[in-house]
Amino acid sequence: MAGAAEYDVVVVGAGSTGENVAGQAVAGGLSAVVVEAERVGGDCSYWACMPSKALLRSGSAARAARRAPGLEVHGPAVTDVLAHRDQIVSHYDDTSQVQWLDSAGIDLVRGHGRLTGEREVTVTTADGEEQVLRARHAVALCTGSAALVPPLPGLAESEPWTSRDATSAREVPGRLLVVGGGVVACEMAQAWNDLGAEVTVVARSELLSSMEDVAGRLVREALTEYGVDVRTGVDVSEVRSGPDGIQVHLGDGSVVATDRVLVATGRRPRTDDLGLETVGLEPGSWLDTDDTLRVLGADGPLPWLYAVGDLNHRALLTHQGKYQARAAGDVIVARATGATVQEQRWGAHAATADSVAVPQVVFTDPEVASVGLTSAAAAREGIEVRLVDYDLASVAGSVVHAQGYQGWARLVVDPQRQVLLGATFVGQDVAELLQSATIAVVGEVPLHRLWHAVPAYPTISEVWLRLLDGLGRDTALA
Ligand SMILES: Cc1cc2nc3c(=O)[nH]c(=O)nc-3n(C[C@H](O)[C@H](O)[C@H](O)COP(=O)(O)OP(=O)(O)OC[C@H]3O[C@@H](n4cnc5c(N)ncnc54)[C@H](O)[C@@H]3O)c2cc1C
Ligand SMILES: NC(=O)c1ccc[n+]([C@@H]2O[C@H](COP(=O)([O-])OP(=O)(O)OC[C@H]3O[C@@H](n4cnc5c(N)ncnc54)[C@H](O)[C@@H]3O)[C@@H](O)[C@H]2O)c1
Repeated sequence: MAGAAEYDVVVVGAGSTGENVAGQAVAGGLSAVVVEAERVGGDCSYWACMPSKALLRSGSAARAARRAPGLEVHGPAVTDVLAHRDQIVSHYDDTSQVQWLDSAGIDLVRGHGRLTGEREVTVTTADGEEQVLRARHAVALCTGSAALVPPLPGLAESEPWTSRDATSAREVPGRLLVVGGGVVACEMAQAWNDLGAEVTVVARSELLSSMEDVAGRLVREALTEYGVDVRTGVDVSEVRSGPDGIQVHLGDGSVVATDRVLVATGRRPRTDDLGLETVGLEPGSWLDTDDTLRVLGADGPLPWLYAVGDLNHRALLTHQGKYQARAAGDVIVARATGATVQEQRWGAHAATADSVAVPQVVFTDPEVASVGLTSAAAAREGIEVRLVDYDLASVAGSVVHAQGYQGWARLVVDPQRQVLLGATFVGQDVAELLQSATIAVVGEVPLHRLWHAVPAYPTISEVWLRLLDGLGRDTALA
């Protein structure tokens, strides 16, 4: 075993989150090392956001082109799309991300890190060597999440794809059965259907059930129109594999034959082999934190241990992990240097948006872009809200944008405070509308002031004017 190395901050996991925690700490004058077991850049770069969006892009662009008159469109061509995906994931080579760490002054130790006590991480390298890293100020756990494979009879024997396989596959399966109805299920059903697979989706509930109901319905209708067999409200009861392929038995008694099953039933934290037991925490659990991302133990926050990104289960999205990373990196510096800690709501060191304004885009066609509270979430929290909906197809900008444009928008309004609590847009190319809604929610922009944010004509964003019209001109009174 090599001698222990000491740093101000030890980060375990160099995904998008871990890189940013380390970067922020070093920018604040501390020394930092990151430990990475696979590739610097993590899931987002190689097996999640980037490859999935690369697989989806050509199909969406082809449909958008077909909705514009006078264009002849072929494809998408599978070989070109897969080559594009490979280029987007840098051919699974993390050299450029390692160069960024170098340029930022962050050390890298490759291997599997585990806590071996307070402020101590022991790394086991690929050749079995052990290296001890000690943190003067903080250890940040940023080990992310992995696909959760439910214990369904026969499922494991069918060698199912998880999201990693679905984003890195080199061949299109003839038939693909997707279990689950969340974001991974919808995006991957769209992508592999576009690439020529015969896709069936089996979902317990309506698609995208954590979003506004209309979003899931519109995505289901579109997927069905493109040829996907979408079965909602039904469970998988058993999977049987044989020489003629895979038979998936459903709770309603039907059987679907397929060549491949994709499991898209959620995530589990990558905390099972992280030495959590050495500091009194439960291996395999999600790590609860306070708003400054310190891990909550039995007696409150551990002063030196942070959990940032997917593994804290606050909001499993790359941009939220990066947002948390900035707060965590900065607060580690503030606590190390005795500077003022701003942990109040919306303070520099509190990840307040995680519970109030999480933006998300589902890159199906139609896209779904949402932020903040849905109507169902507001009801669950006992908040009385006012809803206003608008048919995006009736906006002049949409009519010009695509023939037969279909879409929908909703604002969730707090009638007492006259501010937005949430917004959802569904339709072609609505993703870029989302930041306007995020700013309105985070900024708690009063409705009377929103009337003065005039959307340019004829853009899709004129839906903002229509939604305000729906709320009534009296909301323009200050
Ligand atoms: C198919 C798919 C598509 C997605 N698309 C989007 C999207 O479009 N937009 C979006 O915002 N989010 C998307 N997400 C979610 C997003 O990928 C995650 O929220 C994000 O990658 C989490 O980042 P992280 O840094 O917390 O974890 P990760 O990126 O998983 O990084 C964790 C790192 O820690 C390393 N590690 C783990 N354990 C150890 C250990 N013991 N020692 C050393 N290293 C270790 C891992 O190798 C990994 O590199 C998608 C997810 C999936 C599955
Ligand atoms: N564009 C994006 O922002 C994007 C894309 C992909 C993934 N992600 C993130 O990655 C995370 C994982 O996505 P996901 O789709 O795997 O999870 P999810 O939690 O969004 O959806 C899981 C789905 O699986 C279903 N399910 C759970 N157990 C089941 C079982 N035993 N049998 C059948 N169905 C079951 C649930 O009802 C739900 O529909 C999410 O937090 C998501 O936000 C984001």
